Amino acid sequence: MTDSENGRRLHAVDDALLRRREAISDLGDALRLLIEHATATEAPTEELRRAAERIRQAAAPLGERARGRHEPPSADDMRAGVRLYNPVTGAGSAFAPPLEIHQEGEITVGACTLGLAFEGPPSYAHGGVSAMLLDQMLGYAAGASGNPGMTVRLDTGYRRPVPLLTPLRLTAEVVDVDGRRVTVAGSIATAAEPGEILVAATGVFVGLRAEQARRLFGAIAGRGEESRAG
Ligand SMILES: CCCCCCCCCC(=O)SCCNC(=O)CCNC(=O)[C@H](O)C(C)(C)COP(=O)(O)OP(=O)(O)OC[C@H]1O[C@@H](n2cnc3c(N)ncnc32)[C@H](O)[C@@H]1OP(=O)(O)O
Repeated sequence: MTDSENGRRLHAVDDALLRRREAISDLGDALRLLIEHATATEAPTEELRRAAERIRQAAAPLGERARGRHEPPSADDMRAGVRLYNPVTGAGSAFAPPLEIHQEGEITVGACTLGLAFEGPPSYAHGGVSAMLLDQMLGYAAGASGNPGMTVRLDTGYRRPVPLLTPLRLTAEVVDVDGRRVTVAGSIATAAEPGEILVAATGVFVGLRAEQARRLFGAIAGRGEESRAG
């Protein structure tokens, strides 16, 4: 194959991958809309039964070609941190708010709005959802500082309830690196009142030794590259 043929082939793979990622995000948007409407609906009972049947019909073809636990999604790129089905940030996840995260210097900043599906106390977020958002924020901050690791501890202080249907601002920052152990602090506030902390958390993340990474993720390593083009 000539260089230009090879270049065209790589380009076609990239285009196919981009189209697949767009389709996954589109499906994710549709699923999140479905979940939010299904949570908020007061439609007649018969409409609920009809909707359940139509949703089962729509789900069936998606289940025909499904991956197993050790197969990364073909559209993901682990090395580049592209995880489309991450349950907190993934554009393809029905479950994710999704939380959008970016880095501002040393500070990790996140934004999301939680719908009614995340309700714990009436009109406020479930405490486990706040912990989930903060685990992701703190883990991202650890990785962004060059010290990626797994959560070994997450302490969460709930000071005020987190309102639903309200734009939120989350922050996280590494406060200590001690060998493999990284300590990160973070918080949730509303975007309108970023100074009033609703939930504060401190997490400890531990970097994996090579043998631990092999034991935990060895079955997955390298599979994303082979299966991506499909
Ligand atoms: C850009 C991408 C962003 C991604 C963000 C992702 C965010 C989400 C992250 C997660 O949710 S990860 C999933 C939840 N976490 C887990 O499932 C981890 C389960 N734990 C383990 O598998 C093991 O603990 C682990 C392999 C991580 C470490 O095992 P080790 O046997 O090496 O731990 P070890 O007990 O030797 O502890 C290592 C260090 O951490 C310290 N440590 C352990 N547990 C601790 C704890 N609870 N509190 C404080 N320090 C702790 C421990 O003292 C020690 O410090 P020293 O090196 O100074 O001696």
